[in-house]
Amino acid sequence: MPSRLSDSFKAHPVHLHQNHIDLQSVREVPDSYAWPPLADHPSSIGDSYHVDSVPVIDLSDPNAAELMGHACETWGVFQITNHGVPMHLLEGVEFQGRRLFSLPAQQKLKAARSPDGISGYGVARISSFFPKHLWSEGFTIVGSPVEHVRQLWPKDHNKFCDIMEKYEKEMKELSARLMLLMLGSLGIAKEDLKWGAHLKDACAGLQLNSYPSCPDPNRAMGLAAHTDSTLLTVLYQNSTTGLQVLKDGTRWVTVPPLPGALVVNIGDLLHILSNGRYPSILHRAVVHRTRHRLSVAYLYGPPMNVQISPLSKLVDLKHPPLYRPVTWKEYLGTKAKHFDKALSSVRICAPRSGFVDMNDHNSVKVG
Ligand SMILES: C=C1C[C@]23C[C@@]1(O)CC[C@H]2[C@@]12CCC[C@@](C)(C(=O)O1)[C@H]2[C@@H]3C(=O)O
Ligand SMILES: O=C(O)CCC(=O)C(=O)O
Ligand SMILES: [Fe+2]
Repeated sequence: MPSRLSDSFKAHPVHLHQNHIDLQSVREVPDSYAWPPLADHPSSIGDSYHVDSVPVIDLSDPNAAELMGHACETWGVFQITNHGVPMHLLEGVEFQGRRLFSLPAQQKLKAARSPDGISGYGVARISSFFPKHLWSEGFTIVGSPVEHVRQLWPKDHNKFCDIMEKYEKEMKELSARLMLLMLGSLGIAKEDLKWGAHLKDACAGLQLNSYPSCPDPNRAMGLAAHTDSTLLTVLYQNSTTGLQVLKDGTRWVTVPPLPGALVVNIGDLLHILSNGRYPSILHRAVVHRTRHRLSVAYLYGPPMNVQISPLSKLVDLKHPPLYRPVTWKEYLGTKAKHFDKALSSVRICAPRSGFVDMNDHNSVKVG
């Protein structure tokens, strides 16, 4: 992704609190990290009434496109198996992530993200919207990570950079393939998309997330509830649970880690492109009492300056365009300013009466 995407944050620099507290060695949750108890919505774990779970789609299944369309409309998130990304690459990325986060705090801070920057080490940007700190740390890669990684390992940055580059290449191909399947199930062909020939020239980034084990996981928050700004996000999570999605605006459903599977979630830009047919899913990451959790999100967006608006084939008298055109660059700036109100700030048409707006998260207590 050209580094100019970072211009989106110039108007809203975030002077991030850096974790001088070493979360790995804390025995009690400090007050500045203590969130209200997490049971703000019932969780579906241990709830025998709700038996549905996030769909798992085998990409080698001849019905994969149809299953995906259904999963996109009803959930906005699904897991994929048989996706073709080699297991050794997933393990390699996890190994490098662990290697990075296990460095001493002072070393990691040498690669800190600048307040108006996009890449580097730090807490998630969204943390500035909450009164309490998040129980996590992250490393964002947009464009080449070499300069930041050189700060971490002055004599040995190649291995990390090579693996991340290979992973990004695989993810870009997979994301373009997923986009075609998802659009296909809306009756949209590559040719219907002005930038259809550029699906592989997408803007994208990698977000490595680390969630240390926590002495009181019910009072801490790994990553607060949010939607991604992307078209879609492909997430690798290690074997520790933590990712939850808000189903029907009422209950948190855990997305269980499945060996070798990847989680795909719809972001705000695909919600706009689909004229509201596919919801961008509200999700969060909770933490674990004894286990360290690691996740790697591939954030896939359109070429930076392409205008994203509801596809004309999905617009008619009954379905007027719900959103005005917006570029990813502009939308990231809007998100940096308005966070969970970003989507409604580009909305031009109210939902029809009786139509449940799955993306109206503003009535939902986030956290
Ligand atoms: C391209 C991007 C999407 C993202 C902001 C970023 O510039 C790089 C980090 C991404 C991330 C990952 C964690 C959650 C999130 C909301 C955040 O604070 O940083 C997303 C951003 C997003 O999707 O808006
Ligand atoms: O760690 C997770 O499971 C979620 C990460 C996430 O939502 C993100 O990086 O945007
Ligand atoms: Fe996310």
